[in-house]
Amino acid sequence: MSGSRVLVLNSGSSSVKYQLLDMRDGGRLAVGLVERIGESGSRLKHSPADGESREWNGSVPDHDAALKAMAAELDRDGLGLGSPELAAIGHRVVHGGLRFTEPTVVDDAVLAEIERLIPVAPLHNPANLTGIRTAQALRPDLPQVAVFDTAFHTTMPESAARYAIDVETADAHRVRRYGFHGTSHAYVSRETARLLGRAPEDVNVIVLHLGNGASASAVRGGRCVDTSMGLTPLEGLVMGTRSGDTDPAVIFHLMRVGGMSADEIDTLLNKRSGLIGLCGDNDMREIRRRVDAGDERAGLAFDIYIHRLKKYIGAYYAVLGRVDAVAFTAGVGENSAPVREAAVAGLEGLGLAVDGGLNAVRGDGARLISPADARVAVAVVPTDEEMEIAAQTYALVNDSGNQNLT
Ligand SMILES: Nc1ncnc2c1ncn2[C@@H]1O[C@H](COP(=O)(O)OP(=O)(O)O)[C@@H](O)[C@H]1O
Ligand SMILES: CC(=O)OP(=O)(O)O
Ligand SMILES: [Mg+2]
Repeated sequence: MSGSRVLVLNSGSSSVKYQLLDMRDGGRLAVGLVERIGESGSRLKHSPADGESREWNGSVPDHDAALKAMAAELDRDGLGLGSPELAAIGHRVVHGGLRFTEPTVVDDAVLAEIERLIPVAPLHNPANLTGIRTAQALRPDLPQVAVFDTAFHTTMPESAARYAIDVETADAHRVRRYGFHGTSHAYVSRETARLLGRAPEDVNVIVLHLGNGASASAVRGGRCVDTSMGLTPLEGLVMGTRSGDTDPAVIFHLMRVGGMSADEIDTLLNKRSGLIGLCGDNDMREIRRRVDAGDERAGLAFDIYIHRLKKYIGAYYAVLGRVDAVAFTAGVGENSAPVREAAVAGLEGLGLAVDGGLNAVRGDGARLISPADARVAVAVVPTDEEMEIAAQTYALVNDSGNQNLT
């Protein structure tokens, strides 16, 4: 294999994040984001390493158009997809079911399996598929590698992965807990061990990935033993637009008494619930601004978000038995000091505390925010799903390249 660059695509329900990396030194040649795809006022932000960032607002009707806009921006910097330097394209794929436990070179059978899983990742897998197909059309000669959110969680024991429902029915329909954001949980738990100066095998970590989608995981010695998302990315924590845990009977009640259809309830729980359903905003910056201004609805939404988070910290403490660190990551976890402070408040009995001064410091890298004498480390550990996907993609194409030579 000649090239040393990897393009990573993280296609979400209404956004595409991308990075072009040089794997010789891990340097980022360009990073970008297309937001509000299919909505009014789509926006692209593109930042080449050697030049000024560019931004434009316009219409990006779908993911195919978003990827073509990205390709045009890379072309302008002489970093286009036609480059012989490009070794592979790595794709975040959210649902890989039970079949994909490792990064996988995409072929027709892999595409068909990702498509089959659309009903259990309706917001994500269609966008991931479009990303792969568009990239294939632009560079049919290049390996496309799928890196699955579910892969890290396949080590969960059956006691955590199974729902307590009739076994035959569950198995017939592959109903079980898969977990998501696995690339982030894997990366952050490893980086947390590094921050503590210990080997990942020796460290137990609770990872709190708090972005627009949010999930918690319990990681024992580098292996996931429980996580808060389940069959789909709807279970668990309160999220930007998703409810997280509810009594499943809420659904029957809304059908029978509320006259709502399955599709309407799906949209309600995935897109009109969570923080946005509770207070009309899903951005934690805006919610905190409203809380500080005395807005009661925003205050209640914040309290519900924190209450759920605290319950999962307690639950995973019990699952792990011994906890070395709690790591906050993703957009909210990395940036919101009030969320971190509130989530840990009152947990001194568990050895958990946040130092107000350290928590308030804004910084780029991984850092401890617990007092020096704390029994359990509390840390902010920035996630880097793109770098992790690039590393796994590059390792896979190098391995298969070497195998072809032998
Ligand atoms: N400075 C900040 N303070 C508080 N919250 C922030 C800040 N910056 C971003 N966020 C939160 O992070 C969220 C996005 O997180 P991110 O991990 O990028 O999510 P996703 O990958 O799901 O799109 C925003 O919706 C917002 O709530
Ligand atoms: C799986 C998931 O919820 O992903 P995201 O947070 O990117 O929406
Ligand atoms: Mg994310």
